[in-house]
Amino acid sequence: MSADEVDPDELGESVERPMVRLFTEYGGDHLHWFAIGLATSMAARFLSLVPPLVLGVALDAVFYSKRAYTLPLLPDAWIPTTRMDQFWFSAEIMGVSMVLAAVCNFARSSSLNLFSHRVKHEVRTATYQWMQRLDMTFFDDHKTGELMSILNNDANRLELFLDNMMGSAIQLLVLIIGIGYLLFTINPQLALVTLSIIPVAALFTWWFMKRVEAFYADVRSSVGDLNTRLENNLGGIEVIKTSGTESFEDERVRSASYEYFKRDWQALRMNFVYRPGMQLLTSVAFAATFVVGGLWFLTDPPLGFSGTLYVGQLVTFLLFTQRMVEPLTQMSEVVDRYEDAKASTKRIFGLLSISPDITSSPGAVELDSIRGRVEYDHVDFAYEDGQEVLSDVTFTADPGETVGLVGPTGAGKSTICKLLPRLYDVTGGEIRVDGHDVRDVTVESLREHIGYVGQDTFLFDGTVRENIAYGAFDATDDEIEAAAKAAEAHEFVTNLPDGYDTRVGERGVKLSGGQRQRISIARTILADPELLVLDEATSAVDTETEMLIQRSLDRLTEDRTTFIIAHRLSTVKGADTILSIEDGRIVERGTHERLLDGDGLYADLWRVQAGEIDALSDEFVAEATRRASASRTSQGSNQ
Ligand SMILES: Nc1ncnc2c1ncn2[C@@H]1O[C@H](COP(=O)(O)OP(=O)(O)OP(=O)(O)O)[C@@H](O)[C@H]1O
Repeated sequence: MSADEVDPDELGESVERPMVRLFTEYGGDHLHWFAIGLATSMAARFLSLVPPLVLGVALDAVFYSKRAYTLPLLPDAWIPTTRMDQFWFSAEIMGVSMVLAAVCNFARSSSLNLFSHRVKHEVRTATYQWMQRLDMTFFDDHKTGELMSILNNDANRLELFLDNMMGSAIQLLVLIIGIGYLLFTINPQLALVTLSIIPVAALFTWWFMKRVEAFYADVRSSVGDLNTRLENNLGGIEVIKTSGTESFEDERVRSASYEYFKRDWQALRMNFVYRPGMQLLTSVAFAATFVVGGLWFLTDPPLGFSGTLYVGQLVTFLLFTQRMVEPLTQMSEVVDRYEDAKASTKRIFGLLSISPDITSSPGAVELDSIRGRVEYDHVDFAYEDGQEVLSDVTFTADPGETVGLVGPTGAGKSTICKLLPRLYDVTGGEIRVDGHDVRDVTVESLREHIGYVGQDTFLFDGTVRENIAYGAFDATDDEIEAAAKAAEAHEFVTNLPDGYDTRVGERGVKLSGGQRQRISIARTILADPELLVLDEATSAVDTETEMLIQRSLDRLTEDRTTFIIAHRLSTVKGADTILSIEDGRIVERGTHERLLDGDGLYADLWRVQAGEIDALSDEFVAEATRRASASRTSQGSNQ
């Protein structure tokens, strides 16, 4: 399945046996912890059954002397013969079983928790690694909050189920088998009465599971929507404040949150029926055992039963029935968490079943060192919506040349550059680097040679030093400083409170736009790539700083092939070739002087920037008006 037009939720629906896959694919290396958890869990439950059993036997054999002292699974030879010894023996067995149960419970929680945390860690890491390699089209189509919710909430839900609930489910099973076995050993007829609720409870639980399954899938997807909304709003807090749209956003968050509440409530409501229902069932078992056992003890065996029932046996029955109450009612939580975890696992596997289209093809060659010749050969391109954005783009940049791309907004300049490192693949024609089609070399080796300073200069939360050295992790402090100097960043960095060790904040919020751009340029200078793309790299700096950066960029671009996108035409004035792009096509090409002489789009744009509005051609003004109204229409339709 490719990264476009796919939704982890929808894909998740077709994932078969998600929980089995979770265990085999991610739990495999840690199964020993699971096995220890399983064994100690069972042991703890078995041990918890010992005191009521011994109490019943002690009542009948030690206190009332009604029957012989025997215990299931224990050889008679081990049992003392005097009543006093039997009394102390009973006390010892109860004491030891209680202590052992506590030890087993400790081992159970530790090992199951370790298992669940390891699985969570593996799932989260694998999901992130996979997601990170998906195509840009996937990220264009999926909201950050939705993806964060898979990485965080879904992974946490798995852990919750695997540690506590998995243990509870196992314990319940052991308890029912253990109690069933012991009750049948003591009195099979009365055992039928007590255990008659088990099939009813199983049917009730099955009904409940079917009902809540659908609800949980809805809950997960509405959490994703809510997260997306919250994340979007926090990211755009400045816009919200400056637009005074707090009330509007209050309403949007309220509605996303209400949707989540509604779905969650639907699932919870089912619980409100299930839990008391289970409690009622165990109470029925208790009452039936008490009535049938009581009548049996006081009069003749009821319901056609035969034999003798001792008071101690009845007490053991009643205590065992009581023991079932808590785990049985907890069953709802187990099922609940199971459904929750299953929905999360499905979403995770849904995501993992999406595969990137942009990968290194089989037989792709490593692009070791390059000279830097770039050819765009009749390149066409359309994004996911299928609308053609680039059409028949053909040009060549020789090693060391600088190509300037200019043109109105939305013309396709950034798209042309994004095709070079294969952020997207061409839909027609081809792009070659040193004669190799970019699709025939490994993606990693291709990208290693390309430095990209984009419009949105993104800095990672960390220090200035870490951000400059991002990608060149073993750079020395001197190299980092030299790169910062070349990007005209050194001076402002040394004026920051902690110099190069100043933390830049999330996305670099503690720095100005121009400062962020300079750090980003320093990062590229340090990486020293053979091919360079500067997409509006100096748009956020003032003219004076631009002049300074320009000097260093001139040095940087001198001996490497460079693509410069700039609205400020002075930035591309010195380029070897300037391409004017309009509606996805190259409409003219040449040097600054030649294009001015040509008196076309470039010359008009130049006049706009020089303030010579009166000298603009009528054609250009008409086109600019058309473009502006088209962009207003599309903005309007987006709202
Ligand atoms: N990820 C995307 N998905 C769909 N369409 C896109 C995407 N990115 C850009 N576009 C569309 O492709 C066209 C070209 O966009 P591009 O960013 O290449 O233009 P540009 O010339 O660089 O504009 P600007 O100067 O404003 O940066 C526009 O119509 C834009 O709406």
